[in-house]
Amino acid sequence: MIKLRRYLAYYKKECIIGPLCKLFEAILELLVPLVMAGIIDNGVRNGDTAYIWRMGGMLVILATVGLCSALVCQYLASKASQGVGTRLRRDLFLHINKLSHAELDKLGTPSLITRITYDTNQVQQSVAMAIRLLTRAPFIVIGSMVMAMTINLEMSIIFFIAAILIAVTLYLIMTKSIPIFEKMQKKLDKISLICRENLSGNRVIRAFSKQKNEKKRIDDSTEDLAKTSIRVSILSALLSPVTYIITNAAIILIIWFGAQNVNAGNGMLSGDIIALVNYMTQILLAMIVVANLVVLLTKASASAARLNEVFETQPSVCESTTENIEISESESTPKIEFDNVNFTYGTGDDELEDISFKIRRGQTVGLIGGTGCGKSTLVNLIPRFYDATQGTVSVDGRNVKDYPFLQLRSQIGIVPQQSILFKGTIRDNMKWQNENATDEDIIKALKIAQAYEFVSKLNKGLDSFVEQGGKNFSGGQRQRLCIARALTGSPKLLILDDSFSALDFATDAALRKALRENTKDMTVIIVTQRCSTIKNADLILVLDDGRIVGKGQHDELFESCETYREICLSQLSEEEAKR
Ligand SMILES: Nc1ncnc2c1ncn2[C@@H]1O[C@H](COP(=O)(O)OP(=O)(O)OP(=O)(O)O)[C@@H](O)[C@H]1O
Repeated sequence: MIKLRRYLAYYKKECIIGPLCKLFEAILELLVPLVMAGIIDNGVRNGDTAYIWRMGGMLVILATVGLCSALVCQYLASKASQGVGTRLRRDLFLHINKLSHAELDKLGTPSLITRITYDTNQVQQSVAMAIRLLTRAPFIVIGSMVMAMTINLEMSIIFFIAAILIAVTLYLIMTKSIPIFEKMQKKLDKISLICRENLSGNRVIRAFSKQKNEKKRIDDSTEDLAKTSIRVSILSALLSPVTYIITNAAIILIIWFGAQNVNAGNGMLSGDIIALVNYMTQILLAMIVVANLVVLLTKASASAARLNEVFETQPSVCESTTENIEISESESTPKIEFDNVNFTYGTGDDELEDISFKIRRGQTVGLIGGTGCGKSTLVNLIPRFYDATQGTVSVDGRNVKDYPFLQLRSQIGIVPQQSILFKGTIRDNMKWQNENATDEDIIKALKIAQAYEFVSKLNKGLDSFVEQGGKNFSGGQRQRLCIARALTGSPKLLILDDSFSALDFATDAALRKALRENTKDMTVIIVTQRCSTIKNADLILVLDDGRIVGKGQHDELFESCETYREICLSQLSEEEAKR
């Protein structure tokens, strides 16, 4: 929480004037029992109606001024808390966007969503409540005790004992509940993860008739959260009865000893007893507010710790410069070079081992291998989604680590394995890499990607609406639109990561032909499991269990590389493979 206080610096005025207004309201509130005592002891006892009216008027004035003061505080508290929440959310979002894939994998999407929404809200609410109540409640408690002392020093001992007992109760309950609140937040993350998986994988769940399993999963998690919430609620629920018992016992003592003092005639009046009872009630109400405030601040401090964890996470893949660097475009410099590259996700064995190869400018390269052998991992090292743990990856003769992100990534068109489109129009999506792309550029890219035929049949053509994730298009249509999006940017290097998997063989062939004819200067890397897709590539890299086991063209690999031969023969007859 302390680390997030920098956000309060933007709202210094609100953080100072707000609590001052509340303090002023508290002072007025503390005067009310004195006025009441005056009405009883002077007005009622002496039958002085004019005095009662005057003091009644005074009570109305106190209430009105107090209300205005509270309203000003409320306004300032809302302004500061909303402002802090907005800035916090924005900074968090910006910071998350700076993190590399390794950190995003570690923190996890559901947890990050809970942090941006729930945790930020907790902190935001705590700012509002702190401005409104953090100074007021303790002030009322201390003020009431001081006022009690001015009325009767001996009787004020009851106040001290009651206040200490309530404070100890609060402390004990809070120290027990804070760790439980932290656990609750983690359980909320888990529920968020299950909901996310369930909603995004809904079709698969229905297809496999797994609704019961999913229901059980969510039931178990929500039950687990409910049990923890109940534990903490029982603890918090103890707070009110205990404080009520202490305060009411104190009130009985005040009335008991007060009545004895009044009867003994040692200067104490019945109005004083009413004032003392009034102050004790104010202490009770203030303590209840403190208790609620402590619960809120406890939750907020657990949330703040989770937000700080994100802010303290630094990206492992960083830019060494933001200035464009000199690159070599000579024929002799390979477009891509991997030199003894090893890579691990940090959780175990190397996913890539001793990878070395060179790709010349303009070459079409096929990367083939069984599932999970590391193909996507390998191409992810080129745009620096991850950094090699050993060895170097170079583009145009320069280590990718020397590049500013923009210079490196703007020359690469990536079509990821999962075809992701964004809400908007087809035109909006096509302009992701090149904002200035004209309709002609877009149509050319759509034609190469074999997507123009279906786009031109849509009523609104390029202005057709794309729903979230592109769900109003089929898997194959989405893949072709993603390929067109990458091509619209006229990248120097095109990486197609299993991007033809949802295409039929005829479209796959037509697309490859169009790519060959229209992208002569482009270096293209095609990651695939289909050997027919890369049969004609200038260079084929065969990957097996994170190692390159074959390098060359189709014919030579078919003869010399056992793994490649096996892959080909699992998909084609020997004749087809040799054709
Ligand atoms: N984000 C990640 N964190 C940890 N391990 C990962 C991560 N992504 C992939 N892996 C692991 O790295 C290995 C290689 O995965 P990769 O996705 O590169 O394989 P692939 O050859 O592209 O597979 P496919 O053809 O099925 O897409 C796998 O064992 C996988 O479990």
